Amino acid sequence: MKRIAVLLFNLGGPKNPEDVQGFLYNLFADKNIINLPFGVRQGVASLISSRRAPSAKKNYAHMGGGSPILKETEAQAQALEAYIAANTKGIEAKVFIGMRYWHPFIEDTVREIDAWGPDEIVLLPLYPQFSSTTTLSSFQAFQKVYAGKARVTSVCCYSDNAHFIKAHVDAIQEKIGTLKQPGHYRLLFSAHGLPESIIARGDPYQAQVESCVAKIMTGLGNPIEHSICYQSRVGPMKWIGPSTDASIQKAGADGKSIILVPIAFVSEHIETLVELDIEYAHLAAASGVKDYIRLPALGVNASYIKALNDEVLKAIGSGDRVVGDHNCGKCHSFCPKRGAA
Ligand SMILES: C=CC1=C(C)c2cc3[nH]c(cc4nc(cc5[nH]c(cc1n2)c(C)c5CCC(=O)O)C(CCC(=O)O)=C4C)c(C)c3C=C
Ligand SMILES: [Fe+2]
Ligand SMILES: [Fe+2]
Repeated sequence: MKRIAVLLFNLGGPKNPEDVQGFLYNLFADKNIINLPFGVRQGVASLISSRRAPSAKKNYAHMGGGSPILKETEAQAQALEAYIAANTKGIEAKVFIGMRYWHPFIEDTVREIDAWGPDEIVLLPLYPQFSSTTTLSSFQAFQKVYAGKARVTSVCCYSDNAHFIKAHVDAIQEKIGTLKQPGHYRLLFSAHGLPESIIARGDPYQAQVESCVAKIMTGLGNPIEHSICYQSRVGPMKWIGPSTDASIQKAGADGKSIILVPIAFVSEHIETLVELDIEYAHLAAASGVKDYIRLPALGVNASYIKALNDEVLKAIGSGDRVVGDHNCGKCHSFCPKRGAA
């Protein structure tokens, strides 16, 4: 039996209030997040993380002081491992978790994978849309420490994967089916934002967000109006828009209720449970939005787990260094498919 290690990448989050500042430091010290020279970047990261920690701790306090992201990711890892075991003959797959900014760190998991001794490793980000700030950053953290001999294949992105699209179409359809007056609602697809400068450098994230929303709307048959917006802005730079807060206010002004769909997050954490469920729920009420419905992140949704399984199988069978459901290799400077065989 071929032994396949699947390494799920995610951001990670603090376990308790004492971890918050260290977690923020790791995030802001990443050159993919703040593009400053070594040394200067670490100084800036110290400053920002110490200034941001008190307000961030207050937000994490809404979730008991820490992030649920590891538990959520563990559930996804178990679901994927069970799905592969039940549906694929001839391979023994073990699913590992590597977080970018908090425990279990990618660097530590690489040692565990080495000890397990796989024939092949599949790097699978829990980010359907590729961004240099998330997926590329995780690939680089892996490459920095991996010195083993197993073949490594990276899944670049899978926002166009048919099972991923179906997961969203089904969840939205089910919700719309419960509404008395669906025409009174607007679908808001909310994704984590990025500074405009990162998109200008060639990051395909926004294009992939837009492309998968178009596919979801086609799958739904365009039953109600929709728009795309970007949340979680940090710092003074100009970020891509429209912002989720402005889009909520606009829906209120237009007399529309809201079905909010997290389109770039696949688990529950501070950005969904606090920003969307507390801050934006208040904003919606204050903006005259009659009904504000937030759909859950996909989590262990059966179609989403199928999408992950699909990507693993494509990776194993491909013989490619990078696999992904898109053609951005030719047009986006960050795409790891560039120069790939
Ligand atoms: C699509 C996923 C994500 C992208 C793209 C992304 C970019 C990005 N994030 C920050 C700054 C912060 N992000 C924070 C939390 C956070 N971010 C993501 C995902 C993406 N980030 C997740 C899943 C989480 C939750 C982590 C958890 O606790 O479970 C935070 C911490 C929270 C806060 O203080 O607001 C920061 C800071 C930047 C600057 C950025 C792109 C440049
Ligand atoms: Fe973030
Ligand atoms: Fe790509």
